[in-house]
Amino acid sequence: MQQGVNPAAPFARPGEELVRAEGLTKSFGSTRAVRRASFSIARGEIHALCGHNGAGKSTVVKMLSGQETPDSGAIRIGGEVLDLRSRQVAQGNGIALVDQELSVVPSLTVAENLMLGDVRTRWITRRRAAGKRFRTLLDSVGLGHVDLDRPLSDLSIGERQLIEIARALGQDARLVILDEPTATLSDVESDYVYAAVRTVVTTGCAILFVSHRLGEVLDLCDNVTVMRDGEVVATTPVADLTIDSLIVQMLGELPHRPDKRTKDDTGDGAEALAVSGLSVPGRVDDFGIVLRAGQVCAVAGQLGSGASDVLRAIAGLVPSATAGITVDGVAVGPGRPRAAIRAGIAFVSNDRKSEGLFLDKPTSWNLLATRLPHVTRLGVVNRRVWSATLARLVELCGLEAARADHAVRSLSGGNQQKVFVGRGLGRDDVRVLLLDDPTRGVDIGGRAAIHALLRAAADRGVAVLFTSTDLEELLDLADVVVTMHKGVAVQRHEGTTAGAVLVREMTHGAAS
Ligand SMILES: Nc1ncnc2c1ncn2[C@@H]1O[C@H](COP(=O)(O)OP(=O)(O)OP(=O)(O)O)[C@@H](O)[C@H]1O
Repeated sequence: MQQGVNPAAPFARPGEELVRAEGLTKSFGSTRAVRRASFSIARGEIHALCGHNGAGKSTVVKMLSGQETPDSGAIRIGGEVLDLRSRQVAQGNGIALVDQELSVVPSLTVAENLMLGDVRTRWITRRRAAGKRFRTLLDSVGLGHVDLDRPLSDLSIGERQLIEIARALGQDARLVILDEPTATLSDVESDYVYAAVRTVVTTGCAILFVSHRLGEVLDLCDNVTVMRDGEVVATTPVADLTIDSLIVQMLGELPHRPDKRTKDDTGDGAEALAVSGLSVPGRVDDFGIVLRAGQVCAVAGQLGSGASDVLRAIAGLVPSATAGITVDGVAVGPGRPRAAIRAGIAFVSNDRKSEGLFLDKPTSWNLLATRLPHVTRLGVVNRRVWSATLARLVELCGLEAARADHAVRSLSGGNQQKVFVGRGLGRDDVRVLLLDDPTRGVDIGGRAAIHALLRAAADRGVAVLFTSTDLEELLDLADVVVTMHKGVAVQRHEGTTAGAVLVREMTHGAAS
């Protein structure tokens, strides 16, 4: 169903208009990233910006935050048309951006990070006076327990994200843009973000909340602007939306959900992976799992639960790990990534930028980088095999063939993730596929495509083991869920399990 443009939708929380985007348009070369996008945000409003991967959300955010100049259209703040030429100019006009890429500095302390970009606090001399204000800021994002003199490197990624939000809040912003603020956070940490957002808007500040997590959008936000293929489809009060109607606005239809297998379907596959006594000092204690060929299993735990460490250890990437690991009954020594690959273990990390993709190389190059022996003969690329393999991988990943020659950097974040995951899926010799949070930052359509890819891999007899903190994903995709809490496995669930049970185990461990 095609939704009409609805620029005049009523706000659920009436307030004076603060920001208005009027007909924003932006192209990159031949790609029209955003076309005539219009919407407005009121003071004290939490306004969501949603859309599929590549819909144009980040480009709108970049225009609002002064990182890109619109080709045409205008941005009004408090009724005045502003020329936001740079991030500093946008900041000076009260627009603060908390980016997906953290800009906090791990080698500095918490206080020093809060001072960065804070024009009111003179380094050192005002440190004492600023301390009180910083404590209030930390309290507002749920980090009241954190010492201002602690190095940031001591904090988890989730806590660093909250510091980044606190810093934006400290800049007296009128509009704070949060670009996927909870994509890397555990549920508990996400709750702090929601609480911080709710507190901030009571001061009259507005929030633009970019997110692929539709549940949180409906729970937290007042209005939702949906973009599709560069255009604004509608701005709708959340009270008038359901998850399904929001998905239809985003995609034009409901995505197909792959059938989840039942215990009986997968119970007779041969044992593909057996792990026993897996320990990583200080992080994981005595983890074990047996997976059959064709099973899709989730290790479900919050950030810091040890779930990621389990996958990395099985992939041979943790030198300090001890474990008994077999693939198809053959022992694989821990801490040896090459041995793991030879045994048929493939690993897709949760950090596509630092641990996987070559951003300035073409998509084709990235997809085929791990398959050079297959597409070359005596060091020379076999063009026919290269093209055929590429076509298969592009289709497998659900990417546009025409974009295969473009640098990965120019793809949207979600499409980059599809390249990253698809590359891991393309090997024929894979017996065990390990994926650390494979759909992070991926929209609902891309998520369904990745789930379908994983299910197809399982149907070919691959044992799939993934981590996730997302309840919907756990319930949709996994045949088996092993919950983890504080480094130990809590429970193994097969078949249908109540979501509430999984959440309780992930947040509190075993019931006493
Ligand atoms: N610097 C750039 N050069 C070329 N194309 C770009 C550039 N930035 C964005 N694009 C293209 O513009 C379109 C919109 O991208 P954008 O990143 O705004 O989407 P998005 O909705 O934020 O996606 P995601 O949810 O995946 O982050 C995409 O087709 C993208 O490939």
